Amino acid sequence: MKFTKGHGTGNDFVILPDPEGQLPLTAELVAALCDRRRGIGADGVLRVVRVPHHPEAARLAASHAAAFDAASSASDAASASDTDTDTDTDTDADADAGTAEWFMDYWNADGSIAEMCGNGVRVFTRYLVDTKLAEPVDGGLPVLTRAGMVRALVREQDIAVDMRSPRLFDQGAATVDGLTLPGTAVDCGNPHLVCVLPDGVELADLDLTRAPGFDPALFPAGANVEFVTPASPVEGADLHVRMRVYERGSTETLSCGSGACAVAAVVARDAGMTAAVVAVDVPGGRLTITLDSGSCWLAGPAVLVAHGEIDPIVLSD
Ligand SMILES: N[C@@H](CCC[C@H](N)C(=O)O)C(=O)O
Repeated sequence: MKFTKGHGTGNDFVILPDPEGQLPLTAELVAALCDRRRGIGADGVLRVVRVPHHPEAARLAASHAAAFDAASSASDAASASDTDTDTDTDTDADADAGTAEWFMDYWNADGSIAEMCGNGVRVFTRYLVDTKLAEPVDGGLPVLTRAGMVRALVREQDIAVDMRSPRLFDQGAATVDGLTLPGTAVDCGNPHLVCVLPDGVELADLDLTRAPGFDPALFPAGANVEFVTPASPVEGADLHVRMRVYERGSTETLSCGSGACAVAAVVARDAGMTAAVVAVDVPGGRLTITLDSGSCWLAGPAVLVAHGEIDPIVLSD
């Protein structure tokens, strides 16, 4: 089985090329590949598969295309006085889902499946471009994920992806080491709980060797939990924070792209801003999030570090 290892600000992935969708990928195999002592080691797996060759992706693309057709007919029937720009934006993205060639089949290190992985999309795009499986048009490339289609932009220094606007949907709390830390629930395609630390609680002191607690009624499918603290101003950003994250289906990781977007949305709201550039320092580096009313661009480095081959049989020893 061929693989590539890559990372985005230290959030690392085993990339499995499977254009025709023939790899018998299971939760057990993913967990074995991600094992840092007995396998290759990673926070997750990115299977690279063409949309028509992955049944779930093909269904997603078809239903998004159908939804787009229905929405277009409805809006044709309605008058030109429709000013619901949010719906228009979603509909455009859904329409593009039908045209993305590649599906990012993302799996967490424990073998569970997640809807979205922001750093994953950036590393996935790096892989497609470097291996010439895809050529960006004007720097841009559509990628289908379980959370819908996203657009990646290949730039000189980094890869950016428009994650679309995070949705802040409730208030909650995380518990760490007996501390209860209030937070905001955010939907970035996948679930997040963003806790801005109160005065007197140091980011570095949090024990994230175990999963933080949260209200399962708020997050029936689990949550990624981010902890945030303000940092001193940096050039080029309106807001600057530091973040640590405990990822659902993994452990504490060095970075989480969707988590950084969730954090940016929360700190921008707290600052009373609807558009902002937010620098988010994670243990693995810096991510820059550019938010406005209709988009959320996540930017940072995306690096491929090794290519190899592994016999899955040795993983069961
Ligand atoms: N590290 C990722 C998020 C990966 C998925 C997450 N663990 C989940 O289960 O939702 C990112 O960069 O967004």
